[in-house]
Amino acid sequence: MTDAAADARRLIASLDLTNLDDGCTSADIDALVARASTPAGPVAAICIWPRFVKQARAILPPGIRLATVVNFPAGGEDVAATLAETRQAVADGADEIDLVVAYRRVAADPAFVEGQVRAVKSAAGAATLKTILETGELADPDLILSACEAALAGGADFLKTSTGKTPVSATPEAARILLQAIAAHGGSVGFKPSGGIKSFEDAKRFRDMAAEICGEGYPDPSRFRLGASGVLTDLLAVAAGERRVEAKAGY
Ligand SMILES: O=C[C@H](O)COP(=O)(O)O
Repeated sequence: MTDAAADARRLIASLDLTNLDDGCTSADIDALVARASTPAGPVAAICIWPRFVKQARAILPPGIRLATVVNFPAGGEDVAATLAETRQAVADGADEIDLVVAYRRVAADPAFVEGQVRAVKSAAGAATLKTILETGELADPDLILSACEAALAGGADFLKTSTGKTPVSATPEAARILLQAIAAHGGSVGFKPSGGIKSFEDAKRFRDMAAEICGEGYPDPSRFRLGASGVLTDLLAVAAGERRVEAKAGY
């Protein structure tokens, strides 16, 4: 197996295979679950709308985690509603909660975001809590750092860049800020770049950056996830040796 094929397999093992399309149907969920067990091994998780959690729980093979989203994609400030959504998702069988934080409050009131994250973490119980910071909307590096610090102080298990619903999603610049904040916090919180990741090269760049900043052993599926709806086809082609990898990926 080539180095690129081995890397593609590792990236598949870290993939949160996502369908958060507005028009997602029950049949789409059946198809997503079927795709999650790939010829190159299982993905880490599927990530879906809360209304499909029960359906997916009944058919998802053991070993693939079930992630859903709350307060998504608006990142509003109604904490009580988000807590209710979180409790329902966990009761329906979610293993992981991807929360859009109230990112518009970060500039004026980061303590609000910290409190929101702490409350959702408590409601999530044993489920993993990923916090979506919507870095493309925050844009300013100082604001992104402030959002990271609020989420970390609130007990987030992962920092995640984006919903995939805004004009700017995961960028290398934002990823670096999240990873540096994670490293400064002890390096055990996870990292999930998400939104607009379409190719093996895009995905590998984020994994390489995670290893560079948080250490070679950091990016395993317990701490590194890729959130993407459209990258699996390319990862499978590279894993099978059917697609030549661009030189910029470092081979
Ligand atoms: O949480 C993950 C994102 O919604 C996926 O975004 P994407 O559809 O651009 O891959």
